[in-house]
This record gives sequence, C-alpha cells and structure tokens, in this order.
Amino acid sequence: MTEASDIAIDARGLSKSFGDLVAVDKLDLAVPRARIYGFLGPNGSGKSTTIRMLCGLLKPSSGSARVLGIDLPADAAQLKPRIGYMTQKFSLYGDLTVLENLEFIADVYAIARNERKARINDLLERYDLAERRGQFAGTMSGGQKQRLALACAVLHKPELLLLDEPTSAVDPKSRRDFWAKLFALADSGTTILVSTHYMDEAERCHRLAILDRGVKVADGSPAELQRNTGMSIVEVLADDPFRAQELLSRSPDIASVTQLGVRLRVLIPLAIGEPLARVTSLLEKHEISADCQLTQPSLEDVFVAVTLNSPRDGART
Ligand SMILES: Nc1ncnc2c1ncn2[C@@H]1O[C@H](COP(=O)(O)OP(=O)(O)OP(=O)(O)O)[C@@H](O)[C@H]1O
Repeated sequence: MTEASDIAIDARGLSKSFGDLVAVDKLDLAVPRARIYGFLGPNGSGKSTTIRMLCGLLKPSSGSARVLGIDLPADAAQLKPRIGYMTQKFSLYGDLTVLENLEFIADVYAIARNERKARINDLLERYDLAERRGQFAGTMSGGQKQRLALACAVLHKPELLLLDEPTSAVDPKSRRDFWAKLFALADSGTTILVSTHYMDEAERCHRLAILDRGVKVADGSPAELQRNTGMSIVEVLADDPFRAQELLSRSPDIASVTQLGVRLRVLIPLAIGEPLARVTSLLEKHEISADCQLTQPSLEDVFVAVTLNSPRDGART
C-alpha cells in the first residue's frame, strides 16, 4: 500500500473546458514519487492541458490537485520553484549561447553565485554540452537543444519534472540517450511525468495513464496493462493481408484488426472462445492462406483495446 507522502501528484476530478470543448474530463491521477509516469495519448487527447494544469500554469474548470503537497490551483505560486517544466518547443533563447542560457535560468531561480558555477559545469559535462558552451543555442541540432533544455529544466534541482512530448523533435538515438538521463534522474529521487505518443517510450515508464479525448481510459504499469487487455491476440501472416483484414474486420466476434507491416494483429474479446480456431477457420473458408498464432498483448494492443469504444470526431463536447 502506498502512503500519501509517497504520492507526488494526487489529482481528483481535474477537468478543463475551452468553450464547449471538454479537453480534460474528470481526471483522477496518483503519481508516485521518484518514478517515471507516462501520459500516452494521440494528438488532442488532453496531455498538454493536463500538464499545464499540474504546473499551475492553467486553472482547472473544476476539480483539484495536490502536487508535492501543495494545493492547486489555490497555491500555484509556491509550486513553481519546486518543479521543472519542458515542452517540445524547448523554450531556449536561440541568440544566447549554451552557457548564457544556463546562466539566465540560474538568475531566474536565484541560484546562489557560489553554487551556480559548479552546478552549471556539472550539467554541461553530464549532458555532453561542455564543448559547446560558447555555441548559440539557435545553431544546435534537435538532440543538442533537447539536452540543453533538460539541463535548464533541472538546473534548480526540481523535485518534480513535467515533460511535454520532449522527444518529438529528435532522432531515435537522442531519444534513447534522453531516456537514460530520465532514469538517472528518477534514481536520484526526481519524480517525472512525461507525455508521449510513442509506444516504445510508454513501455519504459514505471506507470502510465492512457488518455483518449480528455478521458483516462487505462492506468497501471505497462505489464499490468498488457495482462489486463481483456483480449486474446491472434497474429496473422497472410498471403493477401488486405483481403484477410477486410474479411476479419467484418466478423462480429472480432474487436479490431490492425496491420503492422506484413502481419495483422487481431483482437478478440476473452469472452469469445477458441480465438485461434475461429480466425483460422474463417480464413480457410475464404481460401486465404495464412499462418496464425496466439501471441501476448503489446502496449499497442492495449491502446487499441482501451480506445475501441471512444466516441469519434465531433462527439467530444
Ligand atoms: N487554449 C486553448 N483554447 C482552445 N482549445 C484548446 C486550448 N488548448 C488546447 N485546446 C484543445 O484542447 C484539446 C486537447 O489539447 P492538448 O494540447 O491538451 O492535447 P495533447 O494530447 O497535448 O495533444 P498534442 O499531442 O497534439 O500536443 C485539443 O482539442 C485542443 O485543440
């Protein structure tokens, strides 16, 4: 059982509307300390809006949150010195050098003169920026800007780091390196809330919530979510995947068919017996040659399963 003090973010019924649009809908959230908690969701699912509310930048329409023991929205100003916030836009000053960007942030957080030099040098080394201290931030690559943005976000040693799609502008190697840095931060006690729409990133989180159109549709560790999809998964390698997909999608027993490369992932509710035999016999009956096998749910399958019944376009308000 988790003690309340082990919870960095405790949100209850957090909601935000913009006019008629409900961007975040009665969100309950419990984010444990010193862990990486992911927000997975497609564009427009409410990830940024939630993060901005949890930073105290945006006032909820209803509901409340306790973040690091501070009540939001009432005491948002007290929270600012204790959190770091980084968005996909990186918010760097392109016409300042790497060092000047860090010094500017040190001024903003009033970091004592006698500490700041050592702290900045440590971060320059740790984030592979030492050689670039004199380079203008605007001339750096996406991966280098990301490292500098992270260094700026952690300069004042925040207890909580809120990262809004921090890897969307960088290549896979930079993403991997970035995640290694996040694990190092979590190991040293920092709580991290990170939004993403990449499944591989979601898989690395200790826990995650899946958001769909402003609603939390799943919450748990990646392994828990995978265990509890409520679906059998049949993988189909068919000679004619297009025809196979068309045929299988029409079956009332099949919840979803997704093509991944040359393979199809077929989701069948657990209540429907003999899923493998069902798929195989359907394909055989229509003379579609295929290898079929039962397989374990992936996080992508979880995502498909939990968003199956979500309202489609125009039905959010
Ligand atoms: N200031 C605003 N005014 C009006 N609508 C807004 C505002 N901010 C966000 N929205 C709307 O709220 C919904 C949720 O947006 P949000 O940016 O939180 O989603 P997201 O999951 O972060 O998406 P993305 O991955 O594209 O950043 C969207 O439909 C968006 O258009």
